[in-house]
Amino acid sequence: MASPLPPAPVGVHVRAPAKINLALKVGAPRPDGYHPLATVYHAVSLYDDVHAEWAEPDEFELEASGEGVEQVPLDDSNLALRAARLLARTHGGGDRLGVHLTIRKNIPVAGGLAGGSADGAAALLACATLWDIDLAPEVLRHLGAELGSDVPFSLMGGTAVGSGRGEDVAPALARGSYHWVLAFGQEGLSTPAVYRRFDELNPSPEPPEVPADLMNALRGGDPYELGAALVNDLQPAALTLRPQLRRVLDAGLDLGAVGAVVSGSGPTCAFLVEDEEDAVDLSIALSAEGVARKVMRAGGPVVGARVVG
Ligand SMILES: C[C@](O)(CO)[C@H](O)COP(=O)(O)OP(=O)(O)OC[C@H]1O[C@@H](n2ccc(N)nc2=O)[C@H](O)[C@@H]1O
Ligand SMILES: Nc1ncnc2c1ncn2[C@@H]1O[C@H](COP(=O)(O)OP(=O)(O)OP(=O)(O)O)[C@@H](O)[C@H]1O
Repeated sequence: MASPLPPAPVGVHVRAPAKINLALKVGAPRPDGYHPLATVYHAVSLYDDVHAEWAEPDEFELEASGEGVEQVPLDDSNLALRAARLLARTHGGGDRLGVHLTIRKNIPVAGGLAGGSADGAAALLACATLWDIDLAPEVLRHLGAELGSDVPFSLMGGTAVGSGRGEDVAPALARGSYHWVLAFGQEGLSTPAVYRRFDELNPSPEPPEVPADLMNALRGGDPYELGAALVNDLQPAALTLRPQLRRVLDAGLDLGAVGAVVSGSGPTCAFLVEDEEDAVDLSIALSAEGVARKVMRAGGPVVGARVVG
């Protein structure tokens, strides 16, 4: 007797990573209010998971659990729901599609780690897979850019140069893998508020350029060179809004990190260390200092949003 066919998949599971900005150079606001960026994104092994299952036609449902879930909006402003609706509207071919999305968060909300963008990217890929909509990666990234500036990178992953408002991404020539320790803040920081403070502190910034020393460090794969080249133009703005972050950065450097930087708009602080052993040591020592809500280890680069299983 022939063996029975495997059951049809009832859902799709996608995992998407957090990001750190190894470099974030910011220019003067454009007429549309966005800031021109020259950034180097780096995806790290801290992930949100999104499950997509069929729902009734035109039904778009969402539930969420995990880290910081009480701050995650469950209405139409959620980036995962927005992603599903955008895909259905633009590529649904007139079909009355529906989806039930479940987000499991590990990336802290408003942490400067692109957690919402990871969910948006994961939902785009999960829905495209569930609904059998075959899109080229660049088309998916183009859709992602409509959701937020960081979303195309959440789809791409790895280490990549971002330009425009951050949505224009291209893989960077980078060697090696890196060990990071992440220190989460007590409370999130609002990205628009940090950009506004940047404007106050920098009335006429230079046009942004990716720093040559950072690109050289990435080509060489040396953590010491990379540590010395980490740079974030938003860091002074984040520090004036959250002065206690100075103590966190200093503590990590005193305890042996080879580089320290506020990630994106903050308040997460990212510390680069030489190897896995140093990452364990630093995460234990930094936890004991009591300067951060939570301390975690992560590795990078990792791949962008991917279907799991
Ligand atoms: C700080 C970073 O995470 C660095 O990668 C990003 O620039 C933020 O990216 P994001 O959260 O995806 O941001 P978006 O959802 O596109 O925009 C949110 C808000 O951030 C500000 N914003 C964002 C990107 C940018 N290049 N200039 C800006 O001024 C704007 O006030 C905008 O209204
Ligand atoms: N799926 C989602 N998860 C978390 N926040 C979301 C989501 N969808 C929308 N939001 C909104 O986005 C805001 C920013 O959250 P997010 O976690 O993306 O910040 P972030 O990591 O600082 O972003 P970025 O690094 O891209 O600037 C939240 O305060 C919340 O109101």
